[in-house]
Amino acid sequence: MTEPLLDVRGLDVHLGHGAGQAHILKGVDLSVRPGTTVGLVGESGSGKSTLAKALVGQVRPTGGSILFAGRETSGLRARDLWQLRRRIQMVPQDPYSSLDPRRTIGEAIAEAIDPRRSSIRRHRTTIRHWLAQVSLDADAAERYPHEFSGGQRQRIAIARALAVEPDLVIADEITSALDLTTQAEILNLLSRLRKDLGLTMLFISHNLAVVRHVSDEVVVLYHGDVVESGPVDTVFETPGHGYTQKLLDSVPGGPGFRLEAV
Ligand SMILES: Nc1ncnc2c1ncn2[C@@H]1O[C@H](COP(=O)(O)OP(=O)(O)OP(=O)(O)O)[C@@H](O)[C@H]1O
Repeated sequence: MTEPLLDVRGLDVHLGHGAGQAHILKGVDLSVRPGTTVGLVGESGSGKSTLAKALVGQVRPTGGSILFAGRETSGLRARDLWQLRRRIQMVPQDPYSSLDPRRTIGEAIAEAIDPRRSSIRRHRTTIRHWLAQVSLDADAAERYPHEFSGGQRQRIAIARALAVEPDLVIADEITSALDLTTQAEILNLLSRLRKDLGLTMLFISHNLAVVRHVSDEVVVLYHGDVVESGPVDTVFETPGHGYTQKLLDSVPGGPGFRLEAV
């Protein structure tokens, strides 16, 4: 079997200080093989975003290891950390706040491609390429975020992350602010990009139906513990943990609900 691109073992994270300190991630194991998508699912507060932040070096683990491309990432020096952050691109939850309102879409993508030489002229072809990949016209590059709908902005955020050509994409609740039809559009787009580009992705969501749509495997997080993991169809059809069943029961439209039907 192929070596994982990301291999998290026994990861512990504590947050807060003194008496207010809380054990947020409790020995989390998770791995993502190249070209596959792992869905990370759990209710609000289960620790999903904390895990994402630990992966990109924004939160310091208190135990365990994070191997990325075979290399331990904890204790990296600033320069190596900067490089790691480029190789792992996060698509954020909120398309409204993740784009600078004063910058055109072209400027935002150019800056992601090369923060030191972020001229649109230099990167015009690349910007067009990535806009086309997310089904946006080339003239989107000259426009500002407020001119786009929520779904279009999330496409732009995806284009901006992919333009860096990362090894791993972390999508953190990227459809939760969108209506059902737009969610389905974004998920279909991700499915196509996974196929066409062979993306490797950690797809975080509290919604199991959404996770099923794009993931090969799923990891279920409950109060900072992994309670279940495995191929997505197995976990859906024969959930081994009561909490997974509860998440399935809480899917809007019932456990058999599929977004394709929208
Ligand atoms: N700085 C902090 N100090 C103490 N506790 C924190 C801190 N930041 C987050 N937490 C707690 O950590 C837990 C996990 O939060 P996290 O945001 O990772 O969960 P989540 O599963 O991503 O939830 P959501 O989907 O609501 O973002 C929560 O109980 C939260 O209150």
